[in-house]
Amino acid sequence: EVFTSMADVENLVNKERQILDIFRLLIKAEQEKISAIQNYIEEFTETYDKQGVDPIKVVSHPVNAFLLVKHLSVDYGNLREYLKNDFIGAALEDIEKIRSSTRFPEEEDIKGAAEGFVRLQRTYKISTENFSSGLIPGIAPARPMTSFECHLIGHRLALEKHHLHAASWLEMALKKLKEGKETPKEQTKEIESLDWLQYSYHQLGNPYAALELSRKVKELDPNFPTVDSNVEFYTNMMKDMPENVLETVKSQPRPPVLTDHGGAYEALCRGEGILRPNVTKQLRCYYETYNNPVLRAQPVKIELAHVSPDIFVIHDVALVSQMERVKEVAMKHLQRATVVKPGSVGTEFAKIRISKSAFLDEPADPVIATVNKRIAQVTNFDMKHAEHLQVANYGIGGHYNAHYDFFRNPNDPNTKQIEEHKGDRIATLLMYMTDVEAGGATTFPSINVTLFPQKGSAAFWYNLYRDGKGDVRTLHEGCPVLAGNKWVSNKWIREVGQHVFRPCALFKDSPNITDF
Ligand SMILES: O=C(O)CCC(=O)C(=O)O
Ligand SMILES: [Fe+2]
Repeated sequence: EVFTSMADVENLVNKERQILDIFRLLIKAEQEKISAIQNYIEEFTETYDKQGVDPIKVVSHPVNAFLLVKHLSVDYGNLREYLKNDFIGAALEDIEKIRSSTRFPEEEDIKGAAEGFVRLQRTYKISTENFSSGLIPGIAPARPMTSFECHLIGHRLALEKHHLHAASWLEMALKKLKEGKETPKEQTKEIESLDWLQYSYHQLGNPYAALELSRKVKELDPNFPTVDSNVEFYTNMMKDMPENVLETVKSQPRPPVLTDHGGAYEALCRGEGILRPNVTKQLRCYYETYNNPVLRAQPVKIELAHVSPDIFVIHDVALVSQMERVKEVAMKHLQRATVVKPGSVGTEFAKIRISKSAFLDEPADPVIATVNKRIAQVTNFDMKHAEHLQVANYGIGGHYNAHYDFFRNPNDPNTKQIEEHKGDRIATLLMYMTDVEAGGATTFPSINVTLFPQKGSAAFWYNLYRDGKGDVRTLHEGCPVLAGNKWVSNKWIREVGQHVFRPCALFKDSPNITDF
């Protein structure tokens, strides 16, 4: 869960800093202990181990005799008491205090990271070779991952049944091990990588590779659990295969080729969508005042990113200082994001939305009212019946699967939301509160639109047709964050009270779609 938001990651970095400080102090304290022992030794040797002098003679001097007594009684006594200080125990206790004040990453978080890696590799076409070398196009390189770190990812992916990527990462662990550039501490137990790898290849329908790897396992440790039965199993499996099938199996490449770069949705995240010419020719930028005298001096800058449905990008919605304040306030309220449960009432945690979010009402901080007012100004909608501002923060790999913002699905019990609130969500304003270093676009898969976050700008669109039906063309997705930190604010505007600004049509303008 640590990966769910960048705010958590930043917090962890600070905690880790505190832990390092404790360790630095510990090293200093332990070094002082060592020096005290050294002093004790030196004091004796300096007095009694003088070159060429008989120690018995030395002690025959009354002062030296006194010094010997003092050394063994007072000095040793002091040293003993000092050495009894358990600096290590105290340091570990302090560290545990820090750990218990925050949720620290656990095994489960390795899973989150591993699954995030797969998502990023698929969406942004990154090979395991490049990924594990810390090389991601367009951003500063990270330190290369070690064999052990690749093993951790591969092992986790095998457990989660992502066998193609698991095999790719485990092969990388073995390759790095073979290159032999690593310290023993960084090395995996080769046998573990081999054994998980044979399992993944088996799951991928490649008993040939599985057999080869199992034989290596047996070579390293003839008593390795289940290795004998595995060798037998794969041998028999291949015996039963028709010649041509066996040939295809044998010719499968190792490491496996990660050809799965997803489909059209992933391509859109990479910005590869192409708008139809009849759409592009209608796109434009313009200044808008809505005949509002306040805006005459400084009209709203609007970019039309798509027509029918219209997708607008509104620039300069909020000031940097306002956005920073909103994030600061939100930070205290962030919760792992939930989504509306399909087919039942209520919300649930779901993989499809990996971020943390919070609804902020106006009493939370004066900045919220300011931002709400500004949103009313730039959209010309009444905010009286809008939902509270929802602020969300995505971590690395964080994303939000394709969805609609409206509820009006006749089959969905959550339609109840419509009555409780003031109608359905007529429009969405999605404000970007950070520039995202790489990835993290908002895409509209039905209409081939990709919007890359621009700090202070907002996407704006109508979710409903004029006759009130949900517009399925507004399907949209938050692409995985590849690098950086993504903060957004959602303002969902409800139907009630908007008659003046976007009157209902007396005609039916939605197509006949009931199934979505
Ligand atoms: O983060 C994004 O780009 C999309 C977010 C979104 O669609 C939502 O929160 O409803
Ligand atoms: Fe949305």
